[in-house]
Amino acid sequence: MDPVILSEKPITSLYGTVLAVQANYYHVKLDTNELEDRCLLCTRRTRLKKIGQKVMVGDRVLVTEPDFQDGRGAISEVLQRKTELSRPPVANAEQILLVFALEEPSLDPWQLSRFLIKAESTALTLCLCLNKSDLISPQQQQAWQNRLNGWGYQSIFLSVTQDLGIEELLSRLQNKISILAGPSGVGKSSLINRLIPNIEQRVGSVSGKLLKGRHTTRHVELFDLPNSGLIADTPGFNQPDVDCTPDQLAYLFPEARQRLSQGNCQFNDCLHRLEPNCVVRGDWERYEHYLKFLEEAIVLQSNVSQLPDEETNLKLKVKSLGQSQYEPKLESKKYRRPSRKQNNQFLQERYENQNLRDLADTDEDW
Ligand SMILES: Nc1nc2c(ncn2[C@@H]2O[C@H](COP(=O)(O)OP(=O)(O)OP(=O)(O)O)[C@@H](O)[C@H]2O)c(=O)[nH]1
Ligand SMILES: [Zn+2]
Repeated sequence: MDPVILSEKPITSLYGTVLAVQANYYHVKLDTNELEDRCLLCTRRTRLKKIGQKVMVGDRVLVTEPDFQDGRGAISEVLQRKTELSRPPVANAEQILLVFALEEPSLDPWQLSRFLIKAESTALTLCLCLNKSDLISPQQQQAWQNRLNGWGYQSIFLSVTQDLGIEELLSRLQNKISILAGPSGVGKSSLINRLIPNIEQRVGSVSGKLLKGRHTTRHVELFDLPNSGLIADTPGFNQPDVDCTPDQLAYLFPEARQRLSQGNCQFNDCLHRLEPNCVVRGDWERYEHYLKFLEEAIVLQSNVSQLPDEETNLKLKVKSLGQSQYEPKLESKKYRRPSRKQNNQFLQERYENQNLRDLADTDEDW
């Protein structure tokens, strides 16, 4: 194949980012700005298959023998991943874009807390957006802002319909891979449509070659933002599981982390309930959320530990109060009770076990 000449230099290989994967094909967006059609449909080199090197959405890859006429290429190398989520399966994501609505549906602090602790458990940066600010008064907005600051979160107030806060959000999304998450009806699709001009056409153009369209398939796909960011749109969901161990839970609350950074509880295995000389228990708004989620984490752990060995590939999924069911357990490592030392390393270790499973619909593959 003749190399393509661009800027007088023949191109034999290029770096790019995998936007979508289906079967044995990879849709790769090339780094260069000089090419009009910057996406190539690529296969994976046999050498990579032989060494078992998988290619994920979000991977940085080297594409050899680009054929711009046919829009094809071959991936010959996968660069080291900075992060790796299993559900949704995305490499190199840096940020979770968590979207809630202030009204319609009205903001439920418990549900928000649940999403927040799930997002915290991934160790990715969190960008919290509160949409439909047009439906509340400036005073109500200020009250929410103060309340969430007390939880340890700065939030961006948006109104997709009134075009408020979009520029601020775009600057937070620049040059990063972000994962969009949030409950149903909060305006995620409206936001994506606002952020990415002509998205339906783009989805259509990708679909023809590779995919069936983002709402009908179970794949994860990265969308190109106008400012060099990429965003993965996850399907809506209801209630994420609390699937950390009881010891780890406090580290998923900024308020508790702050207290633990300033002092120590008397007991190494303090769960911050009624233990004497506990530095976490106290007068902070979400302490009651902590206690409730702790109960869930304890139920989960005790149910899993009561199972005979051959059954421990199941996990208990708490549906609602008093209701539960077992499901295949995917990451047994999570259910070992960590030592105090391990516990202290927890924040760091979150990177190794990132999991956004519950940000997806329960009937999704991932
Ligand atoms: N008032 C107001 N309504 C909005 C705003 N953004 C979105 N909506 C409306 O909220 C409704 C839900 O918006 P969607 O974009 O479908 O929400 P979604 O989060 O994608 O919902 P799912 O597809 O169920 O996950 C629609 O009727 C939108 O028009 C906003 O900023 N203000
Ligand atoms: Zn304590």
